[in-house]
Amino acid sequence: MSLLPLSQALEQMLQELPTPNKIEQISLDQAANRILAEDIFSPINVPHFDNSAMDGYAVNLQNFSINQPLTVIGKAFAGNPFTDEIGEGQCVRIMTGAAIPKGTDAVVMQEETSLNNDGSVCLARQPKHLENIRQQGEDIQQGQLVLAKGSKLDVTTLPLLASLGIAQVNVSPRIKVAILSTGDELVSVGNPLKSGQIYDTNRFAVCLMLEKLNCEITDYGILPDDPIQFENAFLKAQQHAEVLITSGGVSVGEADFTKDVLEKRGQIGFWKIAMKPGKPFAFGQLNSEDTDNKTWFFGLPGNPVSALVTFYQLVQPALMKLAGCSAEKIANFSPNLTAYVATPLKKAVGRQDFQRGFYRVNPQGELEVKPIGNQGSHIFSAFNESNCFIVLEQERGNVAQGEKVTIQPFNFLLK
Ligand SMILES: Nc1nc2c(c(=O)[nH]1)N[C@H]1C(S)=C(S)[C@@H](COP(=O)(O)OP(=O)(O)OC[C@H]3O[C@@H](n4cnc5c(N)ncnc54)[C@H](O)[C@@H]3O)O[C@H]1N2
Ligand code: MOO
Repeated sequence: MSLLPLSQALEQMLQELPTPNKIEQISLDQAANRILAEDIFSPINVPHFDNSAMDGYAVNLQNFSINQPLTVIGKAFAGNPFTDEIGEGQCVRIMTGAAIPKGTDAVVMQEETSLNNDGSVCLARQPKHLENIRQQGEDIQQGQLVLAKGSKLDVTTLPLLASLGIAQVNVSPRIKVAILSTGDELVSVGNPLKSGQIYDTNRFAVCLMLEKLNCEITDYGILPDDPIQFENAFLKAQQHAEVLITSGGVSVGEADFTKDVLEKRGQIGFWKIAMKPGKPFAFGQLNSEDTDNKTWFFGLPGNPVSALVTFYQLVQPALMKLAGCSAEKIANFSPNLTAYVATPLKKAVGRQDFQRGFYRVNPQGELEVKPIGNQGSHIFSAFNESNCFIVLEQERGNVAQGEKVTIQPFNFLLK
């Protein structure tokens, strides 16, 4: 079977996966990391009213001359406005955030005034019209689109909604994901290792990344290399999960039956991608009577680096689509930059490489990247000192020092 280019795999997968068909209404304080399921239009102007940007004096430019001392007739505080009229030769003491008193059209900052013994104030210079006034609606106009459907609710967006007084939002439901690892050799952390056994790192990594993506996780644990148990896990996932993610057993060895079970209990979307690491990655769906509630399948390769790279490059955008993220956010889940390579890179033609690297701005002010550690798909430790993927095109061969390459800085999922 020929290998599918990653770009085609992504295109096919994102086309097949649906956007959410359910909506939940929740309060703002429960909405962190959820995906907005509606457009939000501002119910108010922000700022809500004209207010002062400085501590100083509010004046009416029409009713005094610059050399004339001004009589201070009152005070305006944030939350405690001055409500009287202002007359000829008068001004109002005003604090930052206080509403601009009626009839005034500039605020002179305190440092540009002098206070006379009789309590009157002299200005150091002629103020400009609307100086130091933050105008109503200057940030957001009432009725304006503030956040589009598909936006993530986070530290940059939730306080914005709070500033508009929005207490409830419609969001997409969290995705229900079942996970498991397969392999007779696998042992959960916390247990001693017997001969030939290794610790299950993949389920641990997958769980952490799913938590960051705010999924609802059901952990089926470790399954032995037994196709019957694997099939049973499929049947269970079909009932309870929207997504099943497995690791291991997707290659062609005698204990690798993921593909066969997927063929029997569902449909393969694609299997085997022209990427390194991650070649045997499998995507498909489990059989279901209910066409509105399908369970999607992602089979990660067993090698830990391959599992992590395929989750990042394929499962991450897939879950974003299922969660209702906008197409633009999905396309830019991990934007590319260009950097010079500081040391030569080994690369075989035929697969798109995702090497682990460290990028920095060099003393010449350019982006520069170097590979980290051994690039084998069993060398997990190299992730620790890496901060990006070095993305090398499928048809590219070895890369010489000083050549330009694409890099993908790790996003929040890994660091
Ligand atoms: N004849 C071929 N052999 C292999 C090919 C191939 O094309 N032809 N592809 C290789 C590639 S590339 C990869 S990647 C692996 C993937 O194989 P599987 O997905 O079937 O994974 P396993 O064979 O079950 O395990 C591979 C490796 O990873 C270790 N492993 C498995 N699960 C975990 C886990 N949860 N935590 C930590 N480590 C795990 C396992 O012990 C093996 O060492 O196949 C190549 N072979
Ligand atoms: O493609 Mo495999 O995932 O390199 O070891």
